[in-house]
Amino acid sequence: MDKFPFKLTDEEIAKGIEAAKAEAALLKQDKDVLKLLFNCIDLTSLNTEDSSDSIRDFVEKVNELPKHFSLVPQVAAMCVYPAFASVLKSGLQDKNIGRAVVSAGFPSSQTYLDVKKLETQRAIDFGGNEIDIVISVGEFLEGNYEFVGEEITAIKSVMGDAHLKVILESGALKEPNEIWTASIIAMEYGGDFIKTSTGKQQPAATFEAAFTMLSAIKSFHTETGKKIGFKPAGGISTAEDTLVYYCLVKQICGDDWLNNKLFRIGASRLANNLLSDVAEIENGFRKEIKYF
Ligand SMILES: O=C[C@H](O)COP(=O)(O)O
Repeated sequence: MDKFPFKLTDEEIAKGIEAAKAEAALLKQDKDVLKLLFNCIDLTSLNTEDSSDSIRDFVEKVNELPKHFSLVPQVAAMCVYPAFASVLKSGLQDKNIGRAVVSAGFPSSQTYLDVKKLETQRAIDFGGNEIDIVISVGEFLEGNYEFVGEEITAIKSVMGDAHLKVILESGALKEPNEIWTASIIAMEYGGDFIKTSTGKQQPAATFEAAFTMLSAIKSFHTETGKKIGFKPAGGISTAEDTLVYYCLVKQICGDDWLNNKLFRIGASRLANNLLSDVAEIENGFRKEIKYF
């Protein structure tokens, strides 16, 4: 971790966010960018009420999307609870769509390491190929960094080729230097992506957390040559906000990150709004689309 000293100032973060907001305002009518954002969505359903039937219906909507909305690309992935990994596997027709499963005691992460590993292993056996886990936030706040990192590595060890997204629950970390340190630990110990939030705790994703995490990703890339992905998630529902995240990614990490291999947006409510926005630009009038 010593290789990655925290150097950001509040002023630098605020300035970067202002610049991203100004650039984002100019992109509101850019349908190609809005389509790219749609293609970066991890379309999420993480509700207590979810069932095999409701997730099957959700999957069917994704399967039928190209028929109804030929002008938008597909989403990047669907993201569900472990009980529904097999529904994604059997239901999704387009095998390029990621099958993301939250695991390892999501969203609190407060369970035994062997349970975390077993849950993750099962999620993959049943069809998941992307796994979203939360760090042990309490241990992190106590300064037990090795414990936090070794858990990540242990969970990754049962994942084979599946991609690991590590959630920092940035709203619980408060200070930028804590978000920075958690980002570095997540990347050093094996995360392929770092993700802001579970969506189950407030505050969820913020531009401030994104700025810090992206700066850590940039620094990690400069030092190691490894490209780690970024996933803001939790409370993101408008094109306006999503464009600011897009502009932050572009400003800090550069154009190489502007695709769904390195940029995902975890959201349960964004897709309908982006569909409505793209249709409005195409048709010249506004009609709210409630497809999902
Ligand atoms: O991982 C994704 C988040 O849980 C989604 O949060 P959201 O329901 O606020 O969009």
